Amino acid sequence: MTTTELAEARQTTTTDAKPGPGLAKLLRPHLWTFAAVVLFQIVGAVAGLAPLLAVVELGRTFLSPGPVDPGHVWFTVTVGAIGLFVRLLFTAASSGIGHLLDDRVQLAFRRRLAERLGRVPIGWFSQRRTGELAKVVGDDVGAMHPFIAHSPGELVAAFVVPLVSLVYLFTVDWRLTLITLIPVVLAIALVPLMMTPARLREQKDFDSAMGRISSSVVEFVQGIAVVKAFNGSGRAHRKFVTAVDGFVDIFYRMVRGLSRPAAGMQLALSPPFVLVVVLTGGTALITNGAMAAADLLPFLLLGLGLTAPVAALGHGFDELQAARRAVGRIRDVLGVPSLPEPTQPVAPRGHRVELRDVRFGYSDDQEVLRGIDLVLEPGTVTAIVGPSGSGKSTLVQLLPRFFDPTHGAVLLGGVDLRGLGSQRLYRTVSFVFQDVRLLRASVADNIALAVPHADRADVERAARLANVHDRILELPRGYDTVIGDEAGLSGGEAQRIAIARALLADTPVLVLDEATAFADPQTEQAVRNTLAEGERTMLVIAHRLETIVDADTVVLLENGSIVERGAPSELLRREGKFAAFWQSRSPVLADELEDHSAVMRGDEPR
Ligand SMILES: Nc1ncnc2c1ncn2[C@@H]1O[C@H](COP(=O)(O)OP(=O)(O)OP(=O)(O)O)[C@@H](O)[C@H]1O
Repeated sequence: MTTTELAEARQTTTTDAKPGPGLAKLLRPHLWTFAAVVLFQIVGAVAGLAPLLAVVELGRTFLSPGPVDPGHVWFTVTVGAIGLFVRLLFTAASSGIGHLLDDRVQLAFRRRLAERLGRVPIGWFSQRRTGELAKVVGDDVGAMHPFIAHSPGELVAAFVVPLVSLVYLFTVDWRLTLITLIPVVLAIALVPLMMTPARLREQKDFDSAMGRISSSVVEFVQGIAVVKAFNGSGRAHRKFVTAVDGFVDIFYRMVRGLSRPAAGMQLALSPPFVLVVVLTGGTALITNGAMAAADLLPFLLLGLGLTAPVAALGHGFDELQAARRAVGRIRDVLGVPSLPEPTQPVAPRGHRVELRDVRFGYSDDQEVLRGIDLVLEPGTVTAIVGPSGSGKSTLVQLLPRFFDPTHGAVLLGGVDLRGLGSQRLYRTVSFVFQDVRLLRASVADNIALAVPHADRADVERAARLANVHDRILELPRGYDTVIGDEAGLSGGEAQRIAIARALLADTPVLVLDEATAFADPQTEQAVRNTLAEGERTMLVIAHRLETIVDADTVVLLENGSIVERGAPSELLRREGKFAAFWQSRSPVLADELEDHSAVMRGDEPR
């Protein structure tokens, strides 16, 4: 591929590195349904006031001096009954639609997350804890439930009902209405005292103290085996105790600071205080002849409800905050840049793999691969060796496109992997890495992951080659056993399943990490023989003598650069860096290798 073609291939790709969409955008397709939920709640809440107002009206009618008008009484009763019916109907409808909407929104969120997670670089997952992602897709999306299904109802009820009551009370007596509002005003006046810089600082300290406790618990649980084995439980436990002690101090400080305004608020909003205020004001007005005694009744019945919005604000605020934090985390995941997919995939010509001046770093400030040029010819085995941390795993992970290089390109059959399309890529390249992941599915499905329509005979053949067939037959339901549910497998067995998977996929390019892939000598030999067949291009992180000797090319990686490359025997003869590296790693193996190479060259054995 020429440089122009490469540039074109890049231009045809669709990148998406924008931050995730906001809550409003995510909810936009459901806006009308959400509006219906709120509207039905408003109608229900207002209608729900009718029975209450009817009782008040009846009280005023019966307590007023003079004859009672039966027509007015029947009208009031009918309006109250209709109001009750409408309230039941509309709140039920609102709640039903709200829950359906909640299901739809959660499904839409999870689909978007799944779609995004399907497009982020595979390597991104290895940098994250599985629990963290499970929390976003499960708990955080679930945190939408109260926000969508309950908050509209609760907030509408908390605000609309007092508002309508207030209007009604104003029509009865505006002076007593203002007096009835005194507790609400007092409570609201105390709110700023709970939001002073000192209080906000304490809230922040509280959050971090909670975080410290969680991480000390997680650390302790995750490392429990090591801690116990090395008798360090005292030290690990001490960390937890220190975190808890710190939390207790901060919590006391926070509670002390909040207690006065909070208690003041509770007192102001408490029914006895509201009743005292209404009764005192009402009595004064009645004794002065400014108000009829019967008019006190609506204030006693409805006055208590006026404090509801302030109390609801407290509860709703917590839920809203939780939903906001959850949406923030969901947005972060939706905002992860996806792997660019070509709009028009280009077909590779052959299976020659080429790395051209490849540079890569997990972060901007540290380069792990520094200008790798490497060609893997079809039908050859290339062994990568090098000290720990030299970048071997990073290099091989670029072939199945776990990450894209930050500079340069990886080409397959002359096509930049970015222009190839993931479907084609995974049909061409398979891999067995250290981190073997099996799905919670049957053994057969796990092996046939890349070839879903493979018949059982093929699956079994791959399992036999990977030396795991007999072990599978020992499982409760053989090849149909669900891994994780019905049986657990050892690390070595899981690796052999992964090898069977790669053998069945039978891709022309195979990348593997030998340290774990060749779990035992029999598997090693079987796999080695099978892989040697055909025109397969192989890239192996090599740890063993046999692999290095059998490889067509050995590449020595040091600090992210190739420092030596060539046929193994030639490299040893050169007595350069590779020979020194191998000598330092294992003098015995180096001698063996020397003998082996001598035999290959036809020299006399030593
Ligand atoms: N997911 C990651 N995030 C950040 N840094 C990483 C990640 N994986 C590896 N590194 C860093 O990149 C460098 C190269 O690591 P890599 O695993 O590729 O080396 P390696 O030669 O395969 O080592 P080993 O033989 O010990 O497996 C190291 O400094 C390592 O700390």
